Amino acid sequence: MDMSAYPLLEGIDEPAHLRELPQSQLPRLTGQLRDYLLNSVARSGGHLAAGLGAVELTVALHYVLETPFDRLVWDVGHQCYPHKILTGRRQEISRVRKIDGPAGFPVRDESPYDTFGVGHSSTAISAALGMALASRNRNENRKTCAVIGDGGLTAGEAFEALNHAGDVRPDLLVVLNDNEMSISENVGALNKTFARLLAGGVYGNFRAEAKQMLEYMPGPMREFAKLAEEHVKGMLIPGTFFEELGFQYFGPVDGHDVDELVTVLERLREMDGPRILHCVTRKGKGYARAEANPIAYHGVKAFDPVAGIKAASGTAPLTYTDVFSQWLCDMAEREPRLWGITPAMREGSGLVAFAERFPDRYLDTAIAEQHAVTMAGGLACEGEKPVLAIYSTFLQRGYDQLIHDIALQNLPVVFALDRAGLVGADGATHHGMFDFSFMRCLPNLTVMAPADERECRQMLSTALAVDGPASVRYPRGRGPGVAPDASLDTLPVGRAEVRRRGKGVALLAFGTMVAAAETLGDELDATVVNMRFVKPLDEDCIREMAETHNAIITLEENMIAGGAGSAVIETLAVQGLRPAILQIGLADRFVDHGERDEQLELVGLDTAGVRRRINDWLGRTVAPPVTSG
Ligand SMILES: Cc1ncc(C[n+]2csc(CCOP(=O)(O)OP(=O)(O)O)c2C)c(N)n1
Ligand SMILES: CC(=O)[C@@H](O)[C@H](O)COP(=O)(O)O
Ligand SMILES: [Mg+2]
Repeated sequence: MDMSAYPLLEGIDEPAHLRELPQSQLPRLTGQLRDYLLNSVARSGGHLAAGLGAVELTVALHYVLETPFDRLVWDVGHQCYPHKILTGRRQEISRVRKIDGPAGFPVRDESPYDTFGVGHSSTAISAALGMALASRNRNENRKTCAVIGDGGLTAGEAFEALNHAGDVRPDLLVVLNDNEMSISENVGALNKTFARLLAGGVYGNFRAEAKQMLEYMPGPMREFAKLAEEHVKGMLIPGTFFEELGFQYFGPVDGHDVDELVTVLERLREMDGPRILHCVTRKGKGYARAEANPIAYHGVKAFDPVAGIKAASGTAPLTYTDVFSQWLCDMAEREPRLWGITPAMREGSGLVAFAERFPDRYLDTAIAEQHAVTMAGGLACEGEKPVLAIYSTFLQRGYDQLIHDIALQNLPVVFALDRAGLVGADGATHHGMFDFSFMRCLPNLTVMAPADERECRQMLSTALAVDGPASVRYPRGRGPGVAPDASLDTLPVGRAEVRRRGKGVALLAFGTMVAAAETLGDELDATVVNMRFVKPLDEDCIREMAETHNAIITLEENMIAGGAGSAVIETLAVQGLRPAILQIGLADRFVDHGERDEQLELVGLDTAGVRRRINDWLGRTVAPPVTSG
């Protein structure tokens, strides 16, 4: 990018350079940083609105803290682009989330300024607490600061960390970046309380009371409170909630006034113990289109900043999320006990239409996957039909709930697992690489993976009909383009579909890998089976394949370890069969960001890669069993 428009920013290759600037220059710098961020993300795509809203905070924090000696920990990390720009990655940010560019989230290996790897929300206070305790133990005298959004604060882990920090009382500053937004509007009682306070009514009363309360505060705290009040133009209110948790509460302050932020942070830096600074910001700040529609600008593809992002055309091919979305509404028409549940992912999970049409049966739990799973269990106990729409990666957070609350009690909850397999730009934190493995080992579960869109709809209907917990996992984006019909028919449970009869080799493919198996089946004259069910497996089909073929090859977009291929091997072992078998899937390593196609190629799960692997293995005709990642 031409840097002539960004003279101040150009001089900052690390935060030490920022700290050399006089404070009076900071408003100019934030203007340049915001503009640079907007133009860069407009070219690259990525998370935008959260970063725009965190520009002043980022500048003020790096200005006041001695980073990286002082620890700055971001929650979720989607707001970290300004931080990356100020910490030596200004040029690289134009390739953010590309295969050869920096990650879209903080990554420890990428920079010493990225103190904690993240992508899933609500971890920052816990991680920062650990760092602050380590520092205290070693008398290092460093400052530790966690920055968490109002969305991130809705998760149990954040509350757990506050509760613990208020007890062990380390030198820990928590900055609450409150923009009243999660990806969609933030929800929850605490959020409503904040919103009420900030809207004026109740807050006005608190202000008067707060002034009286100042008189009763202990000396040093009163002095600080008065100073803070001066600098934030009289906006001090008692944060009873946080104070009950053992935190000193300061704010709310204007999170876009960099001068005020620096002044308040400088004083907070001098203090000790757990303390929280409540900053009010606007998601998308400084770019009118994003301010007006922060949901659309949360994460964007490359776009023209003058024209804004284009609305998706009504004729675009269906994604799997669209298929789920339509099925949910159609099924809700027929089934009055059906509920649609999302842990804060209404847009991404395809629940917008359902929320509009069936508001009384729509539940957004906020970022509370554990609670969402257990609450779905409660609904199921009462004969309701809960459908939990959740990204595969985020269900990981509700795993004990899945086992203890759902599987153990055999409760009929439908898990619509979106973003299964490799997800592309979000990278290692967000891939849905593990769900076959972690779901198939649970008694009572039915585990399905569609080969195409039509089958996805059929499987969702099947999942609702099963008398127990059932999951359907589908990938980000589009499938092969097999349009679903309007029916709500089900599939026979535990039955695979033989798509092609061939000789010698049988390709047993799960979900997204069926397409590659069909192509290769034609080339090799192999039998191709769309397995459909990871659990219960079609044992008869597997036996027949083993008895009538020289070799079996399983294909899945999941870890080989404990995945669907492993399930096939276990079944064969029980049947006393030991055919030559090759497992194709994800090897024992994490996969970085990039395009989904690039990632599939990298891990050898694109058609060419699978072809190479199979030919190589068949050429060597090694003794069974063989695992190949
Ligand atoms: C455990 C988990 N669940 C869901 C998400 C998806 N997610 C990413 S950002 C976000 C909203 C975060 O809101 P907030 O912390 O207030 O940050 P803001 O975008 O408003 O700055 C959500 C739900 C996630 N990253 N991690
Ligand atoms: C930061 C985060 O967790 C989400 O914003 C995520 O990036 C959304 O992913 P999708 O774009 O696949 O909905
Ligand atoms: Mg927010």
